[in-house]
Amino acid sequence: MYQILVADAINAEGLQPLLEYKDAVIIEKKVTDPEVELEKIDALLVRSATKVTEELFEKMPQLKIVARAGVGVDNIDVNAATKRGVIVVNAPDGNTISTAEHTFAMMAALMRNIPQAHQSVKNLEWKRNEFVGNELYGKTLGILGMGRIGTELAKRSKAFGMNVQVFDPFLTNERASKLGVQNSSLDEVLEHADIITVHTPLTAETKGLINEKALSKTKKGVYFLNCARGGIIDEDALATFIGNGHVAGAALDVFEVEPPGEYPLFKFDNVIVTPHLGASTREAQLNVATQVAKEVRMFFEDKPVSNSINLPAMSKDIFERIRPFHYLAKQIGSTLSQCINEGIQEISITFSGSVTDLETTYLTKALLSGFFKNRIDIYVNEVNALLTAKERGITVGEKISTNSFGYANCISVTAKSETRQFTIRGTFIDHYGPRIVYLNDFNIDFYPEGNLLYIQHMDRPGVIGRVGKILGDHSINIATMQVGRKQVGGEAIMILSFDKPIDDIAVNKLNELDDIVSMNHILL
Ligand SMILES: NC(=O)C1=CN([C@@H]2O[C@H](COP(=O)(O)OP(=O)(O)OC[C@H]3O[C@@H](n4cnc5c(N)ncnc54)[C@H](O)[C@@H]3O)[C@@H](O)[C@H]2O)C=CC1
Ligand SMILES: O=C(O)CCC(=O)C(=O)O
Repeated sequence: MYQILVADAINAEGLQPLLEYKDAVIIEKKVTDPEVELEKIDALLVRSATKVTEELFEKMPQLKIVARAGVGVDNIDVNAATKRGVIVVNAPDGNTISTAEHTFAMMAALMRNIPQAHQSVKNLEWKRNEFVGNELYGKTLGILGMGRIGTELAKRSKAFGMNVQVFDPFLTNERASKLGVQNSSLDEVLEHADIITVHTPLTAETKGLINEKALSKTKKGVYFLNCARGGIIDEDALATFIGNGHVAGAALDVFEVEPPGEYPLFKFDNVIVTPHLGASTREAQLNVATQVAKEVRMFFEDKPVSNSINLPAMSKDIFERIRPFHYLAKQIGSTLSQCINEGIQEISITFSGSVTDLETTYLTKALLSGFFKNRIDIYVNEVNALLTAKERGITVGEKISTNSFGYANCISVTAKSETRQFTIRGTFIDHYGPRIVYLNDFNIDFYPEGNLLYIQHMDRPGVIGRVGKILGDHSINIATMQVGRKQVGGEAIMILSFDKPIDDIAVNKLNELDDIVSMNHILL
């Protein structure tokens, strides 16, 4: 039974896909609640209040997936998650419209002094001259960050007759002209805009994007909006420029620290604020909750997640095509690691035939996760496989080849240690399944699953019989047996499979046999 912790206020109706999931129990409590057994939690659902830090991951060794019911993942240490193989998903577009509408509402409120006028009337005043505002019509709106929210805001602002000038390093001129906005540099936006709004994520690059230097390039009388993340506009610098009258006003939905407590910007009447309400509509909350609940359920049902921050996105169709090779790659990796007993320095993977049409990097990661499964303690999956290899000094190479060794598809892997190299190849045969077809210079053919024994021996009369007898004497039933050799009387290999694990006494007896060179017990 999966334990799913819903740590922030997430729309209950949206959680329905998880509430209906019979393999999950939902716990709605804060991560700080002493009743929560953090060490047993498999999935964590949050909004922005819960900070998902390295220390929290440390307390949650079972955690497999963190879902952010919203866009910004700046409250989640994604690097720490990746390192631990924890998948991070978000709900990228469920709250776009709500946040764009909120930004627009803030802009209109700011330009027409609505909050101040509202308060004044409620204080039994009637100061019509004090609250004279400005039209939006004909003004230049500068948008920094033309992603989903920036784009929706631009559309609404154009409908109000505004000129829209934008800066986004990833925006092409073609897209800008389709949207009817002017694609500009940051400085051009700063110099020309009457109102500037930020819609970038908070990253090391965007922190302080609007600082003292940027503010000093703006027009006197400019207005600022921040409905993205506190810190993109430097709050101290903004306070200085509002205080000296250069900036005419600001509307803020987000703060560097939330809740902001005693806050220098609150003393200005021309600063209007909301408590991080951009996404707070019934519609957005239902959308984001449903999106993440579905994603978490898909993950536990072993289906592709579509909005992962640290995994490649894959459609259902592509996932179905890649699924058999994904399994094959994992089993190859696991077989490989259990066939070699020394430290590996290099793993080279070659894909050939029909598998090359698929996302081979994903298969490389799956293969590595299989490789590490039996070698190290930490949970390795496609998220942290490459990082884990790097941290352990293993060079990983991937290439495509036209030589598929006569198979319709082939994954060939060579692992190198200081002293030797070991090659293993596998293929997926339609209606037949995954097969290992080459092991350490021997052609062979076995199904990579279950309890296996890989025996290297000399090709001499009676060896196979003696192996069979010892196993029989220990009541161990051989399910399948494959042999491979290069020349008569030379080195040979055997792969035996069993219905249940074989005991150490039998293995030791087998090891004592003449003509047995080495033996590896493989559990797949
Ligand atoms: N106030 C609220 O309740 C909400 C706030 N947000 C915030 O809004 C942000 C944007 O959301 P979306 O539009 O959905 O994200 P998005 O990913 O669609 O758009 C972000 C855009 O910023 C651009 N960008 C990145 N670095 C930049 C830079 N240095 N200068 C200029 N542009 C840059 C990117 O190219 C991208 O086009 C989120 O990261 C989140 O922090 C999102 C939803 C609700
Ligand atoms: O959960 C919320 O309401 C905040 C939304 C937000 O900031 C985001 O989606 O990035």
